[in-house]
Amino acid sequence: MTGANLFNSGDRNFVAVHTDEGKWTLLNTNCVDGELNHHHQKSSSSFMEKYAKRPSVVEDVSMWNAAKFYNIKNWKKFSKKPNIVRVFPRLKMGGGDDEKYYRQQVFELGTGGVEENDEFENDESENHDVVANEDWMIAQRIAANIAPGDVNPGMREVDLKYDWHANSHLYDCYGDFKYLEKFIENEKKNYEETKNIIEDLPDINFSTKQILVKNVMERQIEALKNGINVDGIPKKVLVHGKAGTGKSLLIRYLVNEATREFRQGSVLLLGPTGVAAVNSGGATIHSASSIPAKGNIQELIGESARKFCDIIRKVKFVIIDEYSFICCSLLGDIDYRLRQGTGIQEPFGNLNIYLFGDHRQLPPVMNRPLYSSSQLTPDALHGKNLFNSFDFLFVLTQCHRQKDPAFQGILDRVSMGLSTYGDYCVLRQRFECNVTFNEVKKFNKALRLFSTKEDVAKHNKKTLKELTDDAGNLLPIAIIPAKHNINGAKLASEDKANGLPKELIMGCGARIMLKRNLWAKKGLVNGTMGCLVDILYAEDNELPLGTPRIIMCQFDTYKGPGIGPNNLVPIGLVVSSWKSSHGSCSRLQFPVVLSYACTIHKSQGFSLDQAVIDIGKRKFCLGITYVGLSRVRSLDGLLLKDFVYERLDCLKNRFDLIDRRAFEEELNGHKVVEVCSKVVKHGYTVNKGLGKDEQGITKPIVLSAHSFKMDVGSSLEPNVDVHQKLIDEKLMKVEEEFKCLCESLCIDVKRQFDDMIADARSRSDL
Ligand SMILES: Nc1ncnc2c1ncn2[C@@H]1O[C@H](COP(=O)(O)OP(=O)(O)OP(=O)(O)O)[C@@H](O)[C@H]1O
Repeated sequence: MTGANLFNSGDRNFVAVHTDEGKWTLLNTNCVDGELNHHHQKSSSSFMEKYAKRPSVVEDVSMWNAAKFYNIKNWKKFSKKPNIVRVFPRLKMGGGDDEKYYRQQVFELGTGGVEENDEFENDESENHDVVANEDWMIAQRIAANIAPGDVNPGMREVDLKYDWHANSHLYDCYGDFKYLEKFIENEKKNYEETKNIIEDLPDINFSTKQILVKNVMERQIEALKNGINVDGIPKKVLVHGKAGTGKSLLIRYLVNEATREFRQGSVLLLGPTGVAAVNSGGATIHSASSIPAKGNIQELIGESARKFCDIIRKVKFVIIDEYSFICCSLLGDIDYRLRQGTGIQEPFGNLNIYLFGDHRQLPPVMNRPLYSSSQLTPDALHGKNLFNSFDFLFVLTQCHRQKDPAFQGILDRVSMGLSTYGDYCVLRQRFECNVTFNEVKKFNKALRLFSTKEDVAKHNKKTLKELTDDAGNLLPIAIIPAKHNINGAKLASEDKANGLPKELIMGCGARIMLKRNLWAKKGLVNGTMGCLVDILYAEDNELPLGTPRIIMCQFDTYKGPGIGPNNLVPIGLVVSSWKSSHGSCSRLQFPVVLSYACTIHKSQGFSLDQAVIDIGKRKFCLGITYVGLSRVRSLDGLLLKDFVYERLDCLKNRFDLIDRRAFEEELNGHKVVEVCSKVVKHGYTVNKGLGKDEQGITKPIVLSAHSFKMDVGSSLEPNVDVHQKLIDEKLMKVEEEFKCLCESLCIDVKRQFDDMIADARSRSDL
């Protein structure tokens, strides 16, 4: 009656009743260790039928009383305690459905209120009136205005009547359930044996800065091939670039270069999250380096140590993407593991290491970013010192994702917390409430980004419930309960079970996101998006509420082998184990979630044509607004949930911005010595950090050409020929100086310099 779970006290029976649009249906009274298991529904009409055909002697007994006091097989009244009757759907108070909750409470209370020990023979005359006027009947009539869609997904008529076995035969020719369950594992093994694949990448006109980074790697490759250790060739390279400057793409090219020269496995490509890893084609730091997600790193021993050392023996480059997500202690852990793998007690085992990222994007969850200067634990301090020892820094500045300079400007200012009211006014034009209905409709299939997991879950569930086929018919939804080894395991939260929920609500045709790294090299990682095509149940499965054996999925970016013309990936249950006061617990569930929406955190690294974004009412974490807005390529691809200007403006008041600003100052020109003076009025500068500060401590060397703008549009010299001569002279002077600089840094940048000159000339032609 209070909405609390009821447990069987041992000497009572449960009778579960589902209230669907005012109709009552009896659910199976199957109990699992005392708790009613409403997933196992049997012939839903049996109670109704039996009640409808009840003998005349119990004709005036209400359905509630029938469920509570009678054995409906023989219509004998229970002599001892009555049944406990539970009503489905159960509604939770405060869940936004309070009106329905109170209706249901009245409903339960009213019907349950007839508690007197009424022998039907005695109550016949009175009960007639009582029943006719009971609260619950009135409430039931009022409740009739609740739309059918309000019935919980998985319990609707369309779900209960759907033939869930209908499509199973489509997969018969591909093998049995066991084969399908092992499909990815087996394909992975085959691939490991035949691997040496260079990714087929498109021809790209790399920006000048991207070429600078490529050049460093080329020099490193040359040195490695010749077995020489050249002074001046950097070992630890930090590549910083705001969102969309092509870091991930560049990484893929670097991996190709190294793989071509050496062999598969010569690059250890890591990302702090699954999405970051797959974006650049790597694995997560934790899985690839055997670093525990929680607790201290331990030395690898036995078989796992041997395997890891075998992998590291082939590695020549370590590339880590999305460094903003990495905390100080994690960088320390990576160093520890690489030293162990190589057996060399030098930073990162003396391997060439690259950190790619953008410190203005999201920081590590519940941890300090690498630029943090707050009090650090000794482990974190060790990581921080390693970060400071990165002696080469490249700053990518040309944004390739957003081409519109006005939108780029807005994003830049959002990232720095310097948004103007003008920026807000531009963004406001993209508020859902300020665009036409037709414009909103264009975003029907767009991914929704929210700042909180709760909003994501709510949106996903709502969208799934409304899912229809092309003819507009509602698509069926299945509730998939997890399997547990012991009852105590059922009590564990999703977090405890490593992201596996107790209950998964899924439908055929639903958009999904993978929650496990199944095959990183082929793009099956935590965060990969796709579509659930079929749910395959065993013949003896109770439908549609039991646990299926396989789900057939189609993933957007999967590049490996699959099943059938749509290259489907069969996915079986995965296990998560943990220890609790109940003992060793485990949960088996499918590693997918609905993905009509995802959190902004999960979206870091995405390049999207369209997105509907709710940046949330408050900025609970640095970088969240910037990461959200910068996922799309243009303003037209953005639809926003409305927010007030103060929401953009609040960034500058954040205390954690102080550390970030200090770090940026260092990036932007700390101890930088200008070796080339300006060319023409708004000309070209090349900056080089000399590498040591006054105390003789090595600091990042900054090599940049960011102000390469041959702004000759506003010509100083009216005579075109003289003007051109002036430019040529100055460019020659710059070229000389630039060459000196490159020589001193041992970088052959002649080619890109020529490109830059050509670029400048073409602009001057304009
Ligand atoms: N030199 C280039 N020329 C044209 N397009 C490019 C170039 N470099 C990258 N791109 C494209 O720009 C888009 C953004 O690139 P990418 O995802 O690599 O950026 P990123 O710096 O990793 O962004 P984020 O920090 O948001 O993850 C991609 O569509 C990519 O293919």
